[in-house]
Amino acid sequence: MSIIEIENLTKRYGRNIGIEDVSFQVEEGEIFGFIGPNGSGKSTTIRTLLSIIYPTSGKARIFGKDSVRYAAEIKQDIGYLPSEVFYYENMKVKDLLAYSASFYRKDCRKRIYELADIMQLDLTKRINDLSFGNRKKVGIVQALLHEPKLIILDEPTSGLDPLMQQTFFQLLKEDNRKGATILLSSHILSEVERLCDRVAIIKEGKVVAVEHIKALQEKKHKIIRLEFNEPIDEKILMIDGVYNVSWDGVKADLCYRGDINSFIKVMALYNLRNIWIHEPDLEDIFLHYYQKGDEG
Ligand SMILES: Nc1ncnc2c1ncn2[C@@H]1O[C@H](COP(=O)(O)OP(=O)(O)OP(=O)(O)O)[C@@H](O)[C@H]1O
Repeated sequence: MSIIEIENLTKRYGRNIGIEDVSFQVEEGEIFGFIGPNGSGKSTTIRTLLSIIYPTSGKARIFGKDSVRYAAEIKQDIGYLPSEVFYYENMKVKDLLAYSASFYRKDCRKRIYELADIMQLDLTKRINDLSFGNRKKVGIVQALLHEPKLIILDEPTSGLDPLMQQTFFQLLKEDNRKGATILLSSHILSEVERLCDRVAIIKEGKVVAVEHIKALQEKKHKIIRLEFNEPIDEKILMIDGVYNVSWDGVKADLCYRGDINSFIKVMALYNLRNIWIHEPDLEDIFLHYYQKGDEG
């Protein structure tokens, strides 16, 4: 069953296009990534989906219900973390969370303490004494405290240190294992790769691809630099999947798409001084796979 169905959603801000004709579905139990560079329309899509802003055209359904008409009812079962969080500065964290919990028809106290413990959040502090990262944690606890069926997170990891990001991802995996569906936006591909089953890729307001992470990884090329201890014949680089070679006898820069083991096995036959392997970043993937003139 689709938990989220987005159909031809368009949002214009006056003359500016926020998003255009965005369509994708998120199935029950999925961790779905929504990825694209800054300003590509991730927040606009999410905010339109949640009826925080209204679409210019198109529609969305959540839990099979129209997202505008049934907005209030649907929100009982959604946890949402906005990309930027604003709070009443003078409030204590625990009072703020109790206030958030009061909107839901269930007792959330136990879960608030559990989440604060996992995220190492001090509930007794005042909001204005918290760092940016700790404010983000408040937003995370706020989003998860009612154990929602659908969790929507807009750039959730900005401000969290790497260890805390890991803790947070574990927490999300656990909630997902218990049945929650998750939609998570990010501009960092590696982050989405670690967590998600499928991704929608958005660029300049349009969804350019919806892919299983595995398929995306198979399409991804690596950027490789080789340095040999002695001059080598360029022919050794005639390997399936190698392209864009630049070669000076002892050094080569190239792109490789395929199983890295096959490549390394060939290179191990030669006297290598060094090898550097880079993962392309998101922009690079767009350039290589989603533009005309793509080589494969
Ligand atoms: N309130 C607004 N008024 C006018 N234009 C807006 C408004 N909000 C967003 N936009 C424009 O819509 C486009 C999409 O912005 P959006 O914030 O949805 O992107 P994003 O992918 O979430 O980016 P980021 O990661 O930087 O938050 C951008 O061109 C942005 O300038």
